[in-house]
Amino acid sequence: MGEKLLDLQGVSMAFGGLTVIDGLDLHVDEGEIVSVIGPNGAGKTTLFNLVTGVYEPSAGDIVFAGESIKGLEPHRITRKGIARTFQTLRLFLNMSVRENVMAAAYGHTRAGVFRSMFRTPGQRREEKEIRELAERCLAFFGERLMGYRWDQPAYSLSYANRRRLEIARATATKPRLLLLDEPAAGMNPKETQEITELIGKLRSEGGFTILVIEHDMHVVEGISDRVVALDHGVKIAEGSFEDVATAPQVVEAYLGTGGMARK
Ligand SMILES: Nc1ncnc2c1ncn2[C@@H]1O[C@H](COP(=O)(O)OP(=O)(O)OP(=O)(O)O)[C@@H](O)[C@H]1O
Repeated sequence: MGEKLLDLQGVSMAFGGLTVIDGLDLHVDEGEIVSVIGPNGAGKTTLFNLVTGVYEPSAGDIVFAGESIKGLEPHRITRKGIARTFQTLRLFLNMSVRENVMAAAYGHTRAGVFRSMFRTPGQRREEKEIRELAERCLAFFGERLMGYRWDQPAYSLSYANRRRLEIARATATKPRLLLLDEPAAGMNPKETQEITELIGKLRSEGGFTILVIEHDMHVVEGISDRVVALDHGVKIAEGSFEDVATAPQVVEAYLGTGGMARK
């Protein structure tokens, strides 16, 4: 494990009078997998929105690879090497599986969608490269997203495969840091086990550093080097899965919210 890749320093976020993130210090080291847990409304999604530039913090700083990214537009932050998936999927359902990944990669290249409409030899070469990049990203998912599926429309995929496609799209921007928002949501136990293994592989073979929001404690236990628990925008525990899952303040935060999800 290496240096801090992402470093939130005293970050706060308020909407009107409501403070949703309060003086949060959180870091992710290069090569690390960190999970963020917390009951509904704890501020987890807001944390992702802050890191990806959807919101600018009311206070504090966000440093990525040694450089402040606070206040940068989301597309600039993507270019710096941060990509995310969403809790509610953002796929182009009428486009093919391959095109979905290519579209994510295009947004990241110099060409952009507009220039790529003019089919000069240079553009054709670039399109070929992007197509190959998309196929490499999809091949990462092995038999779950096999080649015969690449020409099928995204709407033909199962829910679990749509989530895999969403991850493939995120990797197509060649990020250093992947933010995964509830990757196991809606999956059955077998798929949940697979996604746990996949997240490990994204780090070991893909070389990504990963920050993940996850409600399923089996997944959190299976993937995390370190767990950070939030409640009402405040970090209430941090450490190994065992330490955080059994910390009295974490247990208390989950009481009355249906407890922690174990499938
Ligand atoms: N744009 C916004 N304007 C006002 N309030 C907001 C906004 N975004 C989030 N909030 C509030 O911030 C709090 C934290 O929301 P957030 O979505 O970050 O929680 P979460 O931990 O991701 O919850 P969940 O597990 O339900 O997704 C909630 O009280 C929410 O209503």
